[in-house]
Amino acid sequence: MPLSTAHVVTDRPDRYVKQLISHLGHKAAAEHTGTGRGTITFRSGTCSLLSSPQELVLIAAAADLDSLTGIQDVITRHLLRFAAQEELRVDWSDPVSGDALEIVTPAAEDYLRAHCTPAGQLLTELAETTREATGRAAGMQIAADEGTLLEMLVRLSGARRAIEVGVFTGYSSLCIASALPADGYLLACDVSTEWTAIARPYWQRANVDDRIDLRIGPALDTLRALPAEPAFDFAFIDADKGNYPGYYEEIVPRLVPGGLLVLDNVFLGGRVLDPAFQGDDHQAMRRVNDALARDQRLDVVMLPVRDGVTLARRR
Ligand SMILES: C[S@@+](CC[C@H](N)C(=O)[O-])C[C@H]1O[C@@H](n2cnc3c(N)ncnc32)[C@H](O)[C@@H]1O
Repeated sequence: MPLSTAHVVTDRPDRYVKQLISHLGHKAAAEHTGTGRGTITFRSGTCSLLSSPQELVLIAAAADLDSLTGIQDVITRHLLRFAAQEELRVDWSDPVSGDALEIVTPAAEDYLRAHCTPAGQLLTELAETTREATGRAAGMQIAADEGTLLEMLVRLSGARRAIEVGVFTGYSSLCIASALPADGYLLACDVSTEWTAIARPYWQRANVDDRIDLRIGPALDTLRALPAEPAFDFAFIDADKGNYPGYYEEIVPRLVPGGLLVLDNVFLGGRVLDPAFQGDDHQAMRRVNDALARDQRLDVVMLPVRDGVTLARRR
């Protein structure tokens, strides 16, 4: 499905969001999805509206190029009509399909990666072992720069007690556990004994084995069995995408004030933006992304790191 965006420079983005929703709501399904945000759903596609300082961001998506042009025209015409007191420029980007969206241009991404602290010897060895032992599945492992980010976040947050959902061969567990203090605790959840068996010797060699409580079984069951009160400072979700909403619901109440929740793959390779992708995973990720952005218990920022990383801090 083709997508296109426009950044319209204006001092009144909120006002235009309200006007577009109220006016086009007579012809299409239009709703506010949060302060200064909304979505208009036409028969042939959607347009998301987002007010940010000094600009109105429009994201249009439609079934085909003709329909996309139609949506762009409707939105542009109405905006120009509402903007009697200022001269707006509405320049739409070239259409791109969701799964072809680069979160960062490749050259910039290479530069960013080349300027991060590299992974240490043990993590590099674990990544190599994972490739040899698991083949294509090794692509599930977080990359070195994301591992460095996790370590930094754990250290910055001063976390002592952490949860991880999605261990695989233990790379991210090793990053998190190494950054915890000596008496720290990481509850690590996964369903696979085979993959997590690769992790254990590496945890031992890093002397963090005694901090990691590996629970084999569906993570939702493990989380639901925990006491309901806030007792964790840090959580990382990187497992089956369809259960992200459930993981988020179980984890947030268990975070202490100031506790940090980190979610991986929130961009799903760009497919979250593209209504053509309606699989269970796509719908679940959109639900959790929308819920996080509205959640009054949290301060949230979505980062263009790898496949999208969201940080959510409990207020
Ligand atoms: C993307 S991998 C995790 C990668 C890991 N964070 C790393 O850095 O190597 C996803 C993991 O989630 C696990 N998983 C899938 N469904 C699960 C479930 N319902 N409960 C717990 N773990 C699950 C898989 O076994 C797999 O190891």
